[in-house]
Amino acid sequence: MIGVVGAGAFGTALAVTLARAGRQVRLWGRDAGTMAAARGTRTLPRLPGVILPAGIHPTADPADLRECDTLLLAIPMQRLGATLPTLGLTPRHAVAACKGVDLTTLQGPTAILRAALPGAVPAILSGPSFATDIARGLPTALSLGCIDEAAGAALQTLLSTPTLRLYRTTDVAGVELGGALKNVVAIACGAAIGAGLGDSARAALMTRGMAEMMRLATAMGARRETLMGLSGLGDLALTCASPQSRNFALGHAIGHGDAPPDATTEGTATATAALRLAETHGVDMPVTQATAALVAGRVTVKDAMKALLDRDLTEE
Ligand SMILES: NC(=O)C1=CN([C@@H]2O[C@H](COP(=O)(O)OP(=O)(O)OC[C@H]3O[C@@H](n4cnc5c(N)ncnc54)[C@H](O)[C@@H]3O)[C@@H](O)[C@H]2O)C=CC1
Ligand SMILES: O=C(CO)COP(=O)(O)O
Repeated sequence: MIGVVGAGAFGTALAVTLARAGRQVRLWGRDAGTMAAARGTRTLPRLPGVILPAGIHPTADPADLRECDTLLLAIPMQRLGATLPTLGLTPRHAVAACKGVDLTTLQGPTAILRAALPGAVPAILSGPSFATDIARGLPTALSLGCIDEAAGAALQTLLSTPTLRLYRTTDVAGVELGGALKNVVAIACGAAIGAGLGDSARAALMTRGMAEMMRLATAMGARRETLMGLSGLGDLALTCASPQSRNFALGHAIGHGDAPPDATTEGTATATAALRLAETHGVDMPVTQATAALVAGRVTVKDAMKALLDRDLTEE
């Protein structure tokens, strides 16, 4: 049995594709009323129009997840560390499905899992996938990072479905950092488009953003080829190009002078966390620096772009 922690858009989408493939899923959300209603209506508010298959048991009682060998964690990154200990669960495998760097500890999701669930093998699931696409059964491919090769292979089989294809790797740092850092670049690209700076500016930000993602990730032990894969280039391409991305939409709102959308935008906190990591590892991250200043309201898009353009000319 698989337990999914977090009944937001992504947790619900993962539960839906797994249940359609015949897995039994317990889906935990923190709001008792919402989860009780979901048992009747077979729908959840974050994924309107998607019917929960019979194999999903929606619950707000963490005890219902005690018999789940494998847990998927799909709650916002900055809540992960505080939420896990309150659930009292001891799974064999714990798979993070969130993207980001914890602002307090500067750790990625699997380090948070290792500390909170010491008996579980930690893993990370990340890559280009909008929750609505997964829930609609559209073709999707993700990376599964797990240091333990046997556990990684077992999880790859357990969590792949006819429409969700997982590729496995032992490069956990690469998968984590690819998924975390692309959100920051997506905000920058959204801001450029929102401010009317054009598609060429977006392409430049994506490319130079990718260069600094690589610099930080490899300084932290990740492999370049992982960053060139699904959880890196793949997710960067998706979120920097699609208005469906909440991080892109946040940037777009800032660039256009609109009110920021009320949505989970992991790139906001991760921009600041990534800058701190960059300092520790002696890595230059100008796009991330500009984005952190932009979301904090310290600079305008025009000033941020001017600061990027005014930097000393250098080799690619
Ligand atoms: N929505 C998407 O298309 C994708 C999302 N993700 C990742 O999945 C993670 C979750 O995002 P979404 O599901 O999209 O967000 P969401 O905003 O749809 O849902 C977040 C859920 O977490 C719950 N939550 C918030 N704080 C909590 C806490 N302290 N304890 C328990 N539950 C809490 C909320 O009630 C909500 O149900 C993020 O890290 C995101 O980057 C990854 C790939 C795709
Ligand atoms: O991570 C995602 C797609 O892979 C979802 O992106 P947003 O969180 O920006 O919506």
